[in-house]
Amino acid sequence: MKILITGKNGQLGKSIKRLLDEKCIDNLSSFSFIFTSREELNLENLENIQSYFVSNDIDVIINCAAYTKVDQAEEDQNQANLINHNAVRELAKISKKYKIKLIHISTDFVFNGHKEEPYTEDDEPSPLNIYGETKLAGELAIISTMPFNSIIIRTGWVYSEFGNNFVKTILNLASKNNALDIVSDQIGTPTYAYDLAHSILNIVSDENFLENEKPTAILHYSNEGESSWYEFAKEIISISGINCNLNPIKTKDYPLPAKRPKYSILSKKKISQEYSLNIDHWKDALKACLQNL
Ligand SMILES: NC(=O)C1=CN([C@@H]2O[C@H](COP(=O)(O)OP(=O)(O)OC[C@H]3O[C@@H](n4cnc5c(N)ncnc54)[C@H](OP(=O)(O)O)[C@@H]3O)[C@@H](O)[C@H]2O)C=CC1
Ligand SMILES: Cc1cn([C@H]2C[C@H](O)[C@@H](COP(=O)(O)OP(=O)(O)O[C@H]3O[C@@H](C)C(=O)[C@@H](O)[C@H]3O)O2)c(=O)[nH]c1=O
Repeated sequence: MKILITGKNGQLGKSIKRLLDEKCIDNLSSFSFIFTSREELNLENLENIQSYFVSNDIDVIINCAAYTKVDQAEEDQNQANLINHNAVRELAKISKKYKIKLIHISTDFVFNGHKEEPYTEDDEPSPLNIYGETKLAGELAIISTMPFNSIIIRTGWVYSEFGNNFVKTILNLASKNNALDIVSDQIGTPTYAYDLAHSILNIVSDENFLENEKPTAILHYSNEGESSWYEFAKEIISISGINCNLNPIKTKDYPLPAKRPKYSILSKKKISQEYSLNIDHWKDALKACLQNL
């Protein structure tokens, strides 16, 4: 069984690699893993994607590559659409043609944040920004192209030891400043990429996923609990023992090019039940990440 992981240098790609190197997941001995970077499989070029699969025999794709610069996407719509939508459609077409199972990662930013209770997979998406629009278009392309054999995992507020993320930004800013202003009126759940990686590999190694033709499904995943960015930053500072004052501020006082949802907590009921997952609280996951930094 050959598994292809795109986005090898991203947070999730690197977290999957770390988890495999630790060899702590059972049932993976018959699997081989190929990780591709932008140089090895550039998703900007649709012909390039096709030719990759002519010469490589793949059973499962885990698509961790994406255009993730939320503010930049407002100006760079074509590029965001190319990676998050067109390339995803191409991967879905190829997956259907070669009977490949496709696991694709999407985002809580497909929602507008008007709800006040956790978003389920049945809630209607209505993105507020270009990044969310292109990610939603990618989801819809998969659903229409391959009605079977794909899982779309929506997650949110991903951080890790790797790449750029809110945790590393706050550690950096807090070490250089006496005080930081952090928005306290956007509520979500931080997701440790290592925990997400664990859940993805549990799904991949599940017989039910590999052996059966199952209808394409959306699943929501994050750590447990809820937080504002301000509470998240407070916890980062407190665990790290950094001396820095944090001021809670409103989103309107931290203007950015892209709008963000006020509320984007995801209900994990479906994924936890279907794959018997035990999901850690975000504060415990954060401690684990900070120990590895
Ligand atoms: N980060 C977050 O907070 C969240 C992320 N997600 C989703 O989770 C998934 C993983 O995110 P995360 O690991 O954080 O993302 P990262 O931004 O850390 O990594 C994305 C990867 O995609 C690669 N990539 C970008 N463009 C191309 C291209 N044209 N061809 C090939 N590879 C390309 C990048 O390569 P390079 O290193 O060369 O730039 C990078 O390695 C994505 O689908 C994202 O939308 C969902 C919710 C929250
Ligand atoms: C650095 C900083 C950020 N903020 C705010 C701005 C913003 O509203 C919030 C988070 O900012 P960031 O730019 O780190 O994160 P952002 O780009 O909003 O993160 C999103 O990324 C994409 C890829 C997703 O899919 C989403 O789930 C989500 O994780 O924190 C402050 O208030 N003060 C600060 O000093």
